[in-house]
Amino acid sequence: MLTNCQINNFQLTRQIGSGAYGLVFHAVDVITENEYAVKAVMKNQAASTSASAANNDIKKSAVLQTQLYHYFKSFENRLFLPSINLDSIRGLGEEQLMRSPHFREIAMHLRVHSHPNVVTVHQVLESPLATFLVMDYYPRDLFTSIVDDQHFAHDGQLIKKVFLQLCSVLKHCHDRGVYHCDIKPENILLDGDDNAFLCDFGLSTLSTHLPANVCVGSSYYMAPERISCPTSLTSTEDNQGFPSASGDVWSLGIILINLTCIRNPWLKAHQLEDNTFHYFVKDPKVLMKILPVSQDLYQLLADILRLDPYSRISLESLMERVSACTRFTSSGPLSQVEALTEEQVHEFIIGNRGMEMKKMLYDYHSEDEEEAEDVEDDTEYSSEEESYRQLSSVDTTPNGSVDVDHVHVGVKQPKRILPDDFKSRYLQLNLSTVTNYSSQGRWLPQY
Ligand SMILES: Nc1ncnc2c1ncn2[C@@H]1O[C@H](COP(=O)(O)OP(=O)(O)OP(=O)(O)O)[C@@H](O)[C@H]1O
Repeated sequence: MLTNCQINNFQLTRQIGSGAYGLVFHAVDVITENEYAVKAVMKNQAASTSASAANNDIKKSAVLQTQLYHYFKSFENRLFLPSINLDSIRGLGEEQLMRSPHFREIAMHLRVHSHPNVVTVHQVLESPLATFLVMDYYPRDLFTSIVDDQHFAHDGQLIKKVFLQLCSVLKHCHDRGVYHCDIKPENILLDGDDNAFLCDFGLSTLSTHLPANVCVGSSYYMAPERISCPTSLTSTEDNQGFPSASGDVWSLGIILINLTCIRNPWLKAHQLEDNTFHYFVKDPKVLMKILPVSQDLYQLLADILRLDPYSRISLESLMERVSACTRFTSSGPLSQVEALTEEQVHEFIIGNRGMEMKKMLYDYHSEDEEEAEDVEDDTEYSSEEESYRQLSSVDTTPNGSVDVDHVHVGVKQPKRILPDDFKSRYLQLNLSTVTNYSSQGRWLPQY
């Protein structure tokens, strides 16, 4: 019902996803005709993290749809919104994020954004109802690709490529203190060359430890200490809980089973409520009875899916073992897989080269590379394009209002031609938008 709505130069064409606080749309840039995904992250969020809240989430997303529908309608289906400087969001501290929780997901995403396997964010557009995240559009997600397309069923090298990329991006997140907490195939997108891209940082946290039974994530992929912590397990001495990083590693183990067996081992890692998991806890070898896994893969899975989060395999070892694995299944096309050479591993994990390229393209300075700040922009722009370009990047203050006095030159845009009608309306409205939004906390378009 929100098709034919437009935000700045992005024409929404169809809805492609929905969650508790957000709706995701496919969009086309009316100027360049490039495709994008636009995620509306709603403001006024109340905390809800568990998979058991799924029904509630469906209701919430219907409410969001209706709110957005009326919002667009009141502006004749065309919104003209200021964009927020990405660095200013990434730099928001814990206290500021508590005051503006809708920025948390975006801030987490931007903190790890320099990795080539994180979904690329182009712009963040601000409105009183929702913040809109403009991202690259990827046509497939890993779930559809595994289950509907059976894309990995015959190709062990492809499984290794995607899995190694996932390990690499997760390691990058953990090294920067970001723990995703919702690793599942639906949150992994694929491009035309089968490169994997991590999205949806909505449940991610900076906490190195999470309390037992915290229930964060999606049931199939959630580690046992988050659902039904065995009494035999003790958390850290000061009782801070269990390491968040190990929870992400557990989810990766389930994804490895998805990729190789096109199955989930259990509905949830709860010993009392799930029989299969109950038997697995008694004897992990049950995995070889219920899944077509080889001895090699079984041994690897046993090291990933350890009940004790402290003894789970590290991401580095996991990458080495997957690269070296020569049999994923006991029979069939995945029963013989070639071990990867160092060159192949390097090729699969785009690595530092990819990160540098991404930084150069989008000119984001990462937390440890401040010198990127001084990169000179030598592109020639017409005066109108220059004002358009500067307006497309406006600072936000910690309380979420827009700071018009502090205008940054943002993402380096290729030189492009703006249609006359579009240009005049856009520039004018954007100016008034910013002024009115800043002074009154409400956006008043002027036609
Ligand atoms: N950049 C993108 N390109 C293509 N599809 C996308 C993109 N981002 C998200 N999607 C699709 O939209 C779905 C929902 O996105 P996302 O997980 O970010 O939203 P969410 O509101 O947090 O949803 P949930 O609560 O189900 O996790 C994804 O599973 C994916 O299918």
